[in-house]
Amino acid sequence: MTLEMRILRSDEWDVWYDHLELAFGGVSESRQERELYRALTEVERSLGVWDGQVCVGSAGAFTFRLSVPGGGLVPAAGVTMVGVAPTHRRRGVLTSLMRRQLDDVRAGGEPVAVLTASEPAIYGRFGYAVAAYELGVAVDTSRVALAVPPGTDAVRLRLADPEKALDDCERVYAELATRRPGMPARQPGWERQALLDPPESRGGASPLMCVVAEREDGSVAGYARYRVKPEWDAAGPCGGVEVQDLDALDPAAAAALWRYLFGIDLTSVVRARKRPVDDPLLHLVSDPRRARPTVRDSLYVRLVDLPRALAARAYGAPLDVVLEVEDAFCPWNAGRWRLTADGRGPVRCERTEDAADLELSVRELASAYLGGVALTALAEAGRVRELSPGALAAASRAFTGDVAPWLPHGF
Ligand SMILES: CC(=O)SCCNC(=O)CCNC(=O)[C@H](O)C(C)(C)COP(=O)(O)OP(=O)(O)OC[C@H]1O[C@@H](n2cnc3c(N)ncnc32)[C@H](O)[C@@H]1OP(=O)(O)O
Repeated sequence: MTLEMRILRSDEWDVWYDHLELAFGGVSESRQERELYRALTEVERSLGVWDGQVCVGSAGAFTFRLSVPGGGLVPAAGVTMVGVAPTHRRRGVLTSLMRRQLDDVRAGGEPVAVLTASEPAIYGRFGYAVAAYELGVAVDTSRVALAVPPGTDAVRLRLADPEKALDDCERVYAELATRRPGMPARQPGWERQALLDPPESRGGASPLMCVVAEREDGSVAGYARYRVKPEWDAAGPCGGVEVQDLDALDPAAAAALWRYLFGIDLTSVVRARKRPVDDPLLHLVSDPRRARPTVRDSLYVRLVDLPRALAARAYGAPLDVVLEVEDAFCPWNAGRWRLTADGRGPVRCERTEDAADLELSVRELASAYLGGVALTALAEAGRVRELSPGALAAASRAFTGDVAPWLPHGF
């Protein structure tokens, strides 16, 4: 069997995407979704593997800029659309796609690659590791009350057409992205993803709705996009509110939006997925257990150019540490690096011959990269080795952020 891997041509997109749908089980996406992803596909960054005329493998990348601790944005390849035909699995097609893609990302100068995994077991071998988790809630709003902060009553809420309110919502998103690591800065076209609302995917829920929160001076301080799913049982109405997004710039706006969603008549549950794990909602509710919180892995990070990636973020405490790094898949990252940050000048990450303080693989650094996974926790799992006493606690303090990293949407 001779397989050919090459960059996609635009006129091959439909065949390539049909292959991808088949790799994911053969259920077709809605027309709306397909057209959005056609528009968002960066063809020159899309790889296809062909067995004759048949597409049997795919991998794409979006050109993102990802927020990192300290508020900076790092160029990042958003790895996507990975699939291998059921007839061609477990013979190295994905491995060859990952090899080519990471080489291309490196050559293109992006220090980081990111993805969300269909299955967490797939990507570790290529150096990816989970750097952000997400929270899900299903709040029993018939039993759970909200304790709102001062100022909540002054927030004005108005229902708006999601399309018409988009510019206001996007301004809120852009400001939040400077505050929280893990958020992709919006690239042109991506704002449309939040408006996707194919009727065939609503599962009995309403069309997408938007509520905008305004301060007394009229400035927009937050918004929520949601659907209402009516349900009835013998005891009466028991519908649900399905929250797609809730972004707010201050505590009063966040509380006002949640209070509104909790209070929608004929509903008794508010469900939200893809929330930050430190969502303030957990501190507003009277009964966090009845919010039924769940946590799962969300954003996976791969450090492609280790020194540039580590130098692109800020650290929460002064740092001077020598890292002995293992990286089998991208050996240019392997070896000994001195990472220094004094909080004033630029962060430096340079090769050194000095004795190492910590020994770890590139995956542990990827996990810790956005500040959401502590090096001390990884050390307790035996995945970071401390070679000089005190180095672990100091490095862990510097890497860990005070805001949990968060990926608000899939890609
Ligand atoms: C970012 C995204 O787009 S995530 C979406 C990923 N795509 C999907 O989940 C669609 C359905 N699955 C598939 O298309 C394929 O099974 C893929 C892409 C996951 C794997 O493709 P393959 O070509 O079979 O992978 P390949 O043969 O290169 O396997 C490499 C290694 O990963 C392992 N592996 C592959 N898939 C999986 C999996 N789903 N779970 C665990 N291990 C896996 C293989 O066993 C192999 O291990 P080895 O090196 O120890 O032998």
